[in-house]
Amino acid sequence: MLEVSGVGVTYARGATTTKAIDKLDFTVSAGEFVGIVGPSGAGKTTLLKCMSGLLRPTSGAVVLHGREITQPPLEMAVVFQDYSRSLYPWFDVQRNVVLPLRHGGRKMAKDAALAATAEAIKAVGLEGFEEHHPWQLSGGMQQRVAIARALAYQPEILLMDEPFASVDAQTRAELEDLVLQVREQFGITIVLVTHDIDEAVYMSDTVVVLSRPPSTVQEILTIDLPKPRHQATTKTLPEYGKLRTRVYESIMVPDSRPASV
Ligand SMILES: Nc1ncnc2c1ncn2[C@@H]1O[C@H](COP(=O)(O)OP(=O)(O)OP(=O)(O)O)[C@@H](O)[C@H]1O
Repeated sequence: MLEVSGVGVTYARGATTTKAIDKLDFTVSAGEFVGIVGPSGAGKTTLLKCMSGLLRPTSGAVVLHGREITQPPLEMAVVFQDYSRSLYPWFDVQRNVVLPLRHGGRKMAKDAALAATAEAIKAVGLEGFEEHHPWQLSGGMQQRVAIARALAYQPEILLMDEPFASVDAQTRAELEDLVLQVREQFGITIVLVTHDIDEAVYMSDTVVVLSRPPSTVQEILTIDLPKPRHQATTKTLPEYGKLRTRVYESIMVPDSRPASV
């Protein structure tokens, strides 16, 4: 469904170039939850920008349903880490969710947009907060608004870049479970970039491990833990421990390439 095919990215700034991604190949199937992990600076955010059509790869292509992505596709929504910059501070929760539906690529009719907004706000547990402004909400609640906005858009694919990195540990666990639950409810394909190995193993069907930069795919691991996942029980399974050790070792593997590469 979504193919990352020979994707490479080299950033150029004046005479200086940085090869962030060497060459990446992997696929995402319909309905799959793919976690992307790797060492710091491995190009995870760069990869997600290419997958969302915000950045054209220097080489290779990202292909959705057989068509190369050259601009943000209507089928996708993106949730970033920094909710404080992704919400409009002067609009309340309801308007933050509904506006992109009316005025973004979808251009939904008013009634349909309001119905999708109400459903998404309910799905993330923010009923009753429709008229609150972002500054009246906790960090975790603001990120729920950002997730609601992405859900209301009814995307086929949801891309998430470190979406829980700015919230406390308990809220993080709650938001992880919220995303797993809405994924079931709405049948969305999800790609999650995270630096958190536990999170990647807990949430994903497949974990793609990137190597040190300029990155290639180090390893692709199938996470065959039972579903639904549960914060307490899943994380005590011996298989969970083995998988997280495996991902950790894969990330930590020394770079055998010559230093000049
Ligand atoms: N706009 C840019 N211009 C130049 N270099 C960039 C740009 N964006 C990223 N880079 C470089 O590309 C490399 C990969 O960055 P990227 O943010 O994609 O990695 P990451 O894996 O998401 O990092 P982290 O885990 O630290 O968040 C880094 O060396 C970074 O400095």
